[in-house]
Amino acid sequence: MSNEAHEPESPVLQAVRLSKHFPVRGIRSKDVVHAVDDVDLELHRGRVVALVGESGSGKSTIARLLAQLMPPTSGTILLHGSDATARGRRAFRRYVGRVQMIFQDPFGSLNPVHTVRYTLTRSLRIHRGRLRGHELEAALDELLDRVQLRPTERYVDKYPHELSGGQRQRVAIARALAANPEVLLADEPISMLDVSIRLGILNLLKDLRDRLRIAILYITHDIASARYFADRTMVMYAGRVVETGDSESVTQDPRHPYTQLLIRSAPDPDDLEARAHGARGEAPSLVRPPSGCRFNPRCPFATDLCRAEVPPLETVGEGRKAACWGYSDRDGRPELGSVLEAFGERPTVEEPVA
Ligand SMILES: Nc1ncnc2c1ncn2[C@@H]1O[C@H](COP(=O)(O)OP(=O)(O)OP(=O)(O)O)[C@@H](O)[C@H]1O
Repeated sequence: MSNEAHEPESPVLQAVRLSKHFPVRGIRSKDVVHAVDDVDLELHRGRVVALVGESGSGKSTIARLLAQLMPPTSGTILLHGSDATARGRRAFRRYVGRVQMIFQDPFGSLNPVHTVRYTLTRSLRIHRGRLRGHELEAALDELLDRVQLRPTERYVDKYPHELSGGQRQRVAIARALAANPEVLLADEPISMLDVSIRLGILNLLKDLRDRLRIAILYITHDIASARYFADRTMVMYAGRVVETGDSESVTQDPRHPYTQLLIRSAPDPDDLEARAHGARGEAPSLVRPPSGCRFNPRCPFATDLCRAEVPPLETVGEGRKAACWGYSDRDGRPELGSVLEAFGERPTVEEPVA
């Protein structure tokens, strides 16, 4: 079967060979940080894609590139198949009306001196023109209702400090919805919230996906929540995508040795860091990334081929891809074995989110 069976519609937002290199500070330094290299990504209506990986793997940089908060070093962003590069303020504002971002910190992202009414009215006016009177009240009511802050009159005149973290994140989502966006870029939207309310926010985002058919990019450290929430999961390592596929397969039957390590280490990313460092040396420098596969210094199966050439993302099952020479027919390819044995077993978690 072709990919079309999985992705019946053409993508709303697409990144093609997206790269971002940041200059390293210092006089006459020509060094760059390879934050993102050659990433392809597609977001479809009514679907969630999760981007998972350790801290520093480039996830936030991808979100900021897709939001056009900074230009890519190379590569293209396409909105409904056309180059979306916004040149000038008006084009950027139009783009932001279609592609909205939700940030990790609901405490920092809402201005403490403004009420919910002010914040939402401002966003409505920017994106939908000058609403007044009944029309404005109805729009505010609808937005708060959509993010399940009910009865809406209890919340509309509140200041951020009068709301809980989860309620603030709902207001931030309502502010994004005021634009009627086609795409939401959600950068760790639950990681700063109390564990007990995380599921509620993910369920709200699921509701928006299903009812409004919004395309969502969900960035997370937590691969278990990706399984719960995302249709597809992309795993990043050191600025590159190493594995993609439907979330169930990627999390239950990971193919890339790095994904296997990530899953075996869930839910504690620090544990991953500690063990991987202990067992296999440092996380790679992004200024001088390892040649070939960037995971090779930590991979128990790496061969000379892995150290010499970057493995392409190759099909490893229906709708699935992995960037690992172990799945190729190249001479000198690694013999993949059990990552569990290589790194030491630890039970996986059954429950995705508390
Ligand atoms: N503005 C910048 N200038 C220089 N380097 C940057 C900049 N932004 C990010 N980086 C670097 O790019 C790399 C990728 O960072 P990014 O924030 O995208 O990773 P991440 O996977 O989102 O991590 P986290 O989960 O910690 O947010 C890191 O090495 C980071 O230090």
